[in-house]
Amino acid sequence: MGHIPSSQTGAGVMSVLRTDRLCRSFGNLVVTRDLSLEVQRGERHIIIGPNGAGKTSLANQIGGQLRPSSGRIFLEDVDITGQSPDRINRLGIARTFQKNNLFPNLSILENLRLAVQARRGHTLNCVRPVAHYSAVLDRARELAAIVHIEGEGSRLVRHLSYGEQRQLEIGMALASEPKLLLLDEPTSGMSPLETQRMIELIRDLPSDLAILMIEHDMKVVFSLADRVTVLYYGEALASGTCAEVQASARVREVYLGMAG
Ligand SMILES: Nc1ncnc2c1ncn2[C@@H]1O[C@H](COP(=O)(O)OP(=O)(O)OP(=O)(O)O)[C@@H](O)[C@H]1O
Repeated sequence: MGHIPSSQTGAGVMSVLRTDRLCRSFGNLVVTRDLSLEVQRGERHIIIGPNGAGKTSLANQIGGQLRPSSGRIFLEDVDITGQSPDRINRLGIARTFQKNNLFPNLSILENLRLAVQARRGHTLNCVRPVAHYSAVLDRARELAAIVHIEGEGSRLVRHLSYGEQRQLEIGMALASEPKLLLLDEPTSGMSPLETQRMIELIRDLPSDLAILMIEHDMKVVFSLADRVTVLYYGEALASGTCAEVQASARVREVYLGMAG
């Protein structure tokens, strides 16, 4: 691929996620072609590409929903290739989907509390259950603040706007204390105001969290990306900062239609 060097990927920087020559086909259709990419600690890495480029297939391989045909995927130094979604989540990758995973008849805080408890349940300290419960609730409140819905904890999820529900979904994903957050089009279907709120939320997420995100909206990409990888027919056409990718002649030719 046209790999554009960046200061983000200097020697000695430990990548949180790394794919090594990843390939996936459906019959004769190659949807991931020899794809090697990295996401560093704290990096906001955004995948763009036209419809059918293979973005969701890539996310599905990283999240464990789709098994690669060949190649490897590493989370830090652990080979997670072909592991189940549940195991990959426990190892440190949290994912939000475009479908809703919330409990509509429970409040914001109850949803977050359940998500935190699901993570911590197996380490429940039977001697001090009250302290445990209050620590869970504290973390649920912190998560509500992280996704910008603090102060509204008692609202039922079914009364939240679409944008607020998607904010809460990110809080639910963060409850698993991930090393990498995988976001599939977090602003799809949102109004301009909701999109702006989501940009601010993602920008304010903990600075050491690695984020790999699929996005179509170039305003979102330019607002957030430390690194952009352009997928085209399953192949990484270019990878670099927004400015570097915009300046790539190949990207302008085949994706942005801006040649000349
Ligand atoms: N389970 C499947 N079986 C066969 N073909 C599939 C399957 N899943 C995806 N494809 C095909 O693989 C190609 C890549 O699809 P994918 O959804 O990964 O692309 P995408 O970049 O996410 O597209 P979009 O932006 O439209 O969501 C498409 O041609 C799609 O039709």
